[in-house]
Amino acid sequence: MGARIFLIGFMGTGKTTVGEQLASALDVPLFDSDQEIVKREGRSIPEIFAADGEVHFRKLETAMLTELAAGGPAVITTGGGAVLAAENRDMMKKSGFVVCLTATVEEIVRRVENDPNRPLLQGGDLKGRILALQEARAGLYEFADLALDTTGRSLADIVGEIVMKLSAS
Ligand SMILES: Nc1ncnc2c1ncn2[C@@H]1O[C@H](COP(=O)(O)OP(=O)(O)OP(=O)(O)O)[C@@H](O)[C@H]1O
Ligand SMILES: O=C(O)C1=C[C@@H](O)[C@@H](O)[C@H](O)C1
Ligand SMILES: [Mg+2]
Repeated sequence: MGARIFLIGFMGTGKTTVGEQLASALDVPLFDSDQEIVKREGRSIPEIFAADGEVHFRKLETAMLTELAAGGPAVITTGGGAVLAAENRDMMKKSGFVVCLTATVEEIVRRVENDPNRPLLQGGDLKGRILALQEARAGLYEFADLALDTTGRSLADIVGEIVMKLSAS
């Protein structure tokens, strides 16, 4: 495995969780864009959104992805909104193999409902917020080389399928 692997997908589809096990299965480093931004900024994502707004967060995200895309072989897990900028989509497509994780909206609700760390999903009507954001992002995840539904599937199963598809690519 000589390239970078990017995991993209809506919030709660399991990018960070799957990425950890995929990196370990492939024996390459893992970089989670959200976590790298939090480390560098010394503050949480909700704090960044509250103090500086989403537009500023998107600039930090593009800068982080640019660095990671220029680095060595790795699994790079992205934030759910990393696909919003065409610049980010082009960069990921050019510099690695892109895997898109999906899940049904009901499954996403179950996975994220008690987590306060996603500012775009706070404030009530969780399912409505998810559906509205998904509509606003329709088509933006489709540049992936591989798409995989994670609903009702174990991590081992998902990671196994990605490893198999990568070796066939
Ligand atoms: N295949 C799965 N089955 C059941 N639960 C899962 C699965 N994958 C992830 N989860 C759970 O769903 C929650 C969200 O997962 P995770 O944080 O990996 O999503 P994400 O795609 O990285 O979200 P974000 O875009 O917000 O960073 C976590 O609690 C995780 O344990
Ligand atoms: O989908 C999104 O816009 C986001 C997803 C998270 O991973 C974080 O990057 C942040 O909460 C924004
Ligand atoms: Mg994540």
